[in-house]
Amino acid sequence: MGFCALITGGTGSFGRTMVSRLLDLGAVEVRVLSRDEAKQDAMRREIGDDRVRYHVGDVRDRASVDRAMRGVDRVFHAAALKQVPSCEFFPMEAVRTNVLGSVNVIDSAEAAGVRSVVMLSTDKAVAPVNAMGMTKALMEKVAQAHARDNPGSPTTVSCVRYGNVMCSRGSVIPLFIEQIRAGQSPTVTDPAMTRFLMSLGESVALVEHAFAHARPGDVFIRKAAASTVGDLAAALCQLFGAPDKIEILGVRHGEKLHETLASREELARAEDFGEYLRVPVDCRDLNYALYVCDGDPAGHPGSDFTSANARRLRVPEIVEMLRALPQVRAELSAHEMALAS
Ligand SMILES: O=c1ccn([C@@H]2O[C@H](COP(=O)(O)OP(=O)(O)O[C@H]3O[C@H](CO)[C@H](O)[C@H](O)[C@H]3O)[C@@H](O)[C@H]2O)c(=O)[nH]1
Repeated sequence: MGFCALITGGTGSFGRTMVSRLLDLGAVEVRVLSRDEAKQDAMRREIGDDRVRYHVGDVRDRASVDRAMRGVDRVFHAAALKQVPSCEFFPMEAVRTNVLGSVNVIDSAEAAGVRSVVMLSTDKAVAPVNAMGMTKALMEKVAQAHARDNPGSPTTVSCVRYGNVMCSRGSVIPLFIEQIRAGQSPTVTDPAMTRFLMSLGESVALVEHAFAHARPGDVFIRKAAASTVGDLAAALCQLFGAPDKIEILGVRHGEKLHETLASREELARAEDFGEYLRVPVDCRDLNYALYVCDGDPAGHPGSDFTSANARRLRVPEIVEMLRALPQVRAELSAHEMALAS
């Protein structure tokens, strides 16, 4: 059945892929709410579909969110400050966009009677060490509080939590490719550092799953595999026929050696859906005794789900994953043409 969807932050790589997917799923209208008119214009030309409408606005500004929200059935909330360094330097800017902006989106969706809101989170929100992760963790808490405080609400708010989306704008894979193509060695922070790797298609599939199955306050997690950054660099060198040589930079400020997609406390109450985990909201009410006095006798056995103990991708498998990415294929053929000429 036809529906109207809103994507906040819709001009990023994730947002764009989501727009196409929602159109395929039968959306009669997909609205993109974002700040940058130039990016919207570029996207309008690229997509060329009248069903996509562009709203210039900012999730920090409730009135601009309200205007885009009228008549919407589904919201995918991807607008965020997501660069680790900028959030470290300007933590209150991260609070304004990632926390208060998310509150605006939820309140606006509730007021407009939206059916489902899916919010984009990150593994950096689990036991966070940087401001980006901390504000995303608070965003998740805000979504869960909405579920607890509004049991009869027609608006279901849930979150999807990811690791690194391969080839997203500004991420390490395009950087390594640029370095290799320029004849330089990839600059690796720490070869043993690990990250969960996912393709855009896999990430979008999780959002679809959340739209179809979420209960209020759920967090959905994809059980992703992980690789070391050293192996990722080696796979790219192999793919581009470059010598397997790296330059070591050292771990950057605000960066973890391994990421965590689900804490052991969450795993203790998570449901396993095969490819996905569903972590339900803790629905204890404001009866503080339940928080303070009544512990869980079962405790929290086991360990966190981290990029160190996840299934480890080896170089040949990473090569195949990279080869399947359209951006990498385009770079590869450009590289081969440049070498041939
Ligand atoms: O020159 C570089 C840059 C990065 N890295 C390493 O490559 C890995 C990935 O780095 P990215 O910059 O691609 O990604 P981050 O893990 O730092 O963070 C990214 O992924 C997150 C999800 O976990 C969020 O989406 C975030 O916004 C986004 O920047 C990290 O281990 C990093 O240390 C290098 O080795 N060399």
